[in-house]
Amino acid sequence: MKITAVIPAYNEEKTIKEVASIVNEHRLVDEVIVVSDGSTDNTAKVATKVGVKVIDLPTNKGKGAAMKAGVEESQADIVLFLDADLLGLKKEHIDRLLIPVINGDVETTIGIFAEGRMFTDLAQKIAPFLSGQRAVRRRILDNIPDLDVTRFGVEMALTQYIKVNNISLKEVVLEDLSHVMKEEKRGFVKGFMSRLKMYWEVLKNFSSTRKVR
Ligand SMILES: O=c1ccn([C@@H]2O[C@H](COP(=O)(O)OP(=O)(O)O)[C@@H](O)[C@H]2O)c(=O)[nH]1
Ligand SMILES: O=C(O)[C@@H](COP(=O)(O)O)O[C@H]1O[C@H](CO)[C@@H](O)[C@H](O)[C@H]1O
Repeated sequence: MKITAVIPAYNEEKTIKEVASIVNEHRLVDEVIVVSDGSTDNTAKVATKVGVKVIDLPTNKGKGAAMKAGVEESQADIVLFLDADLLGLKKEHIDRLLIPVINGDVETTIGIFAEGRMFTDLAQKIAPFLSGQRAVRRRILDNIPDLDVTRFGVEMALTQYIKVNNISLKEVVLEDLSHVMKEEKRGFVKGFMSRLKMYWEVLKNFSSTRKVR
């Protein structure tokens, strides 16, 4: 059973080294693919130095398209998705996400931050279904036709698809894990504007009709 980690990354040169290294060293992960989504910083260069596979998209296509590009590149049976801006990722977090799917207890897991930083914990308490940390059986991903056009709606699209098609899901707690918030990356005003844009992309992908093809 092959396991590939796919890490979509848009201008994440500050955090990609640590995230990619920890995943690359994990005993259960066979392959790591970082998809630099049209980054204009050194994300692709830094990831290449870690020794993982890098897809360097020439332009920014959005998170959903970056995830899909990674999935299409791999022959994996199980895909582990992780965001590139995680703070405090540990091997135990990866175990928690992967083991229930490897053991066949469920077809997919989603990881929820807890006991980390107040604002990122709160965001995931309010909207746990938006988390970017997941392990997913490959066949589920192959059945969702429009992941690549969803941009930040990708998590909503996945969540809806899983719900409508009664796919077994386990929420796992990821203690002391957090991520860099938009406002921290871009400053308050720009960060908040991109947050509003993200919520719009999330809402656009709310649909109750994501049936198996
Ligand atoms: O157009 C984009 C936007 C985001 N991301 C990546 O998707 C993940 C989740 O993004 P986040 O919620 O952190 O949003 P951001 O702070 O990048 O706006 C991170 O690894 C981003 O680098 C991406 O690949 N393409
Ligand atoms: O936590 C959230 O409110 C958003 C935005 O996170 P930031 O604090 O702006 O990095 O991030 C989550 O939702 C996004 C859209 O579904 C996902 O792409 C992220 O992976 C997830 O962490």
